[in-house]
Amino acid sequence: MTLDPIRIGARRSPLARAQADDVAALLGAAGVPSVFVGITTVGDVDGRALTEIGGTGVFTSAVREALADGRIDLAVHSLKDLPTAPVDGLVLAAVPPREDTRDVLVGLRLQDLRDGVRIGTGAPRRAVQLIELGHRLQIVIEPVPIRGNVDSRIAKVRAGECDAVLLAAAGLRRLGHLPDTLEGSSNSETVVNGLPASVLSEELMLPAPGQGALALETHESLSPPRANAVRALNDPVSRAESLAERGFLAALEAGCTAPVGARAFVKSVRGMSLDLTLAAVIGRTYLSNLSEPTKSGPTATPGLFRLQRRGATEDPVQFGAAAAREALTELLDEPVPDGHVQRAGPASAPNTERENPL
Ligand SMILES: NCc1[nH]cc(CCC(=O)O)c1CC(=O)O
Repeated sequence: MTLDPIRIGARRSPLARAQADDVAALLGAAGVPSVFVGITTVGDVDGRALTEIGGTGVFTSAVREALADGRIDLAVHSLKDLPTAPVDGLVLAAVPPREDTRDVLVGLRLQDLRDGVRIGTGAPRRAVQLIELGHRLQIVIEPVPIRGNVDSRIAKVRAGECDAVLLAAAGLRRLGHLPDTLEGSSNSETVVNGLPASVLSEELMLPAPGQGALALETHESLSPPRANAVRALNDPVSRAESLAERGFLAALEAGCTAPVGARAFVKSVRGMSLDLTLAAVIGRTYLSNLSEPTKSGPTATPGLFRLQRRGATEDPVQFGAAAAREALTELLDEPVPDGHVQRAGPASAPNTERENPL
């Protein structure tokens, strides 16, 4: 039996197109034909900073609508851009093998960072970790808010708007800007589009939850042969790691613009049980965004809260959520300078049941 082509929908940016083409190639290798349908999203037409546009799903809502309306069969998103709350009728059918999860400094190498350096990024997660990196190096690093697609951000370095930018290795690699040969956890030197660059280790810069992973989303009404063809692209390890990171984010009631980095690893698998590690950072500025009672509390506390956890679990989302609840308790119990009085806990219990289980 031959299938009608699967209609793959994604944003129209070059990276989204490259991601959709990667998925088309995976389907093609399995003998499944597909066609591309480009969809314009709010994030593509609104030039303001993402933290200003607000809301969730700036890059994903319009693609999800096309899926719900039956205009496409398969949505390809960057998992890190996909809100953690489930949408009725939509299923996370597959997370294919994940790309490099690290961030890359483009424009300067790590050892070339100097006092007063200006680094372009619109992501609070990157900004808070850059400031921390500056503390470690005993220099001032100034995050400069920028946005735009990968190529336009690199162009801002050439135009002198900033000294360097931070970008996801995954996006650079999918666009063919980063060699395939950089592996390992050390800070590797490289060249991106003729500019000096360093791939940053996770000790220096934890990625966004789900960074480097693709989310292949379908509607539950998709016919079984097509649904099976998509499900066959799932990589259980990539999925478990990404979902643990997203479970952490969801339980903080935070989205992709939060100052939160996380990286989970599946260390081993025993039947249904996964041995998982999770490393995470929460910028203390996060607390100022919690609902009212904290506003007068620890907002002035600078720096990063770091967390390491390891354990066996059958449910990566719950593992991540439990880590987040512990982190939140510790954060809110911290002694606060200036004699501020702190509340005992979040105003409402964080919702930990938002993510599809495996
Ligand atoms: N928010 C933009 C975005 N969404 C996904 C990627 C890169 C691919 C990925 O992380 O999976 C990027 C660009 C970047 O952060 O450099």
